[in-house]
Amino acid sequence: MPPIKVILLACGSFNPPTNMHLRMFEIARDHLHRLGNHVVIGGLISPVHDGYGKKDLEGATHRMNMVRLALQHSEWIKLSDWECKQETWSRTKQVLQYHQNHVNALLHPAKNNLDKVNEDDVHWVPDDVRNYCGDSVQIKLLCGADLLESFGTPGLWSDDDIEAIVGQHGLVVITRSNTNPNEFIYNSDVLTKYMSNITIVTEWIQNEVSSTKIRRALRRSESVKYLIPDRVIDYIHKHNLYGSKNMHL
Ligand SMILES: Nc1ncnc2c1ncn2[C@@H]1O[C@H](COP(=O)(O)OP(=O)(O)OP(=O)(O)O)[C@@H](O)[C@H]1O
Ligand SMILES: NC(=O)c1ccc[n+]([C@@H]2O[C@H](COP(=O)(O)O)[C@@H](O)[C@H]2O)c1
Ligand SMILES: [Zn+2]
Repeated sequence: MPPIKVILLACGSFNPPTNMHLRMFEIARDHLHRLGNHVVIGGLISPVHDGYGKKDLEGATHRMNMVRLALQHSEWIKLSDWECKQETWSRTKQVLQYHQNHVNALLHPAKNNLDKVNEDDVHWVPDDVRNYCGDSVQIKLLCGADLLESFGTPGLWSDDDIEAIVGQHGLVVITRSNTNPNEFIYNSDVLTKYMSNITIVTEWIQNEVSSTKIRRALRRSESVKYLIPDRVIDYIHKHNLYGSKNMHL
């Protein structure tokens, strides 16, 4: 069987983006390539809409700018600004579907019922996606195990959405300390049903950096160097984000 072509899409706040957000993509790609049944042709970061309303969520423009800076040295991961540009918050299933539909439309222009794809809307598409014309490319959700485990938070995700995300797209889950994704899957009927669509990737070089800890350090004027990209630190400083006025670089 030829390998499945995959685009990894990570959803989240990226408030601010950390080195670990970028590492997730590298770890996932290495793992999928080693398994031999997938080829990763691109990666996407989709920052959440301001309407998500999470505590201390910086505005979307700043978060997108920081992601762009963080990705300056990546040859294969891109920012998707679609989610931030919508009127309101979009459920993750909708985010995955939007990207999948547009990739499908580019790969199979004739049989697709989308109106002609507007090039301005698809600058997130990997550069070489058109090389796969006529083929299929799967958008998969890339996440940390804490996001997977949030599927169990009452009222946060609908059962239908979970089934569509896992059944129609698939998950690549990076382990995180204090999580047990295998046990979480075992405890869920729907996740067990679609287990073949879930790849768990063990992060052996653990790094518990999180945006919350970065914001805390910035608030306290502590250094965050080597935890997030230098260009993102400069940006935060320049725009006085996260109460970082006296931060030393
Ligand atoms: N250290 C990490 N290990 C594994 N996955 C991570 C890590 N940090 C972030 N992620 C994953 O990155 C994605 C985006 O997460 P998010 O923007 O919430 O980052 P975060 O560092 O968890 O921020 P916050 O502390 O604000 O929740 C999620 O899927 C999350 O699980
Ligand atoms: N029902 C849903 O689709 C649903 C529910 C909760 C969070 N999410 C997404 O998960 C991500 C969570 O990000 P945080 O971990 O930063 O809160 C966001 O991208 C958010 O949109 C989706
Ligand atoms: Zn988080």
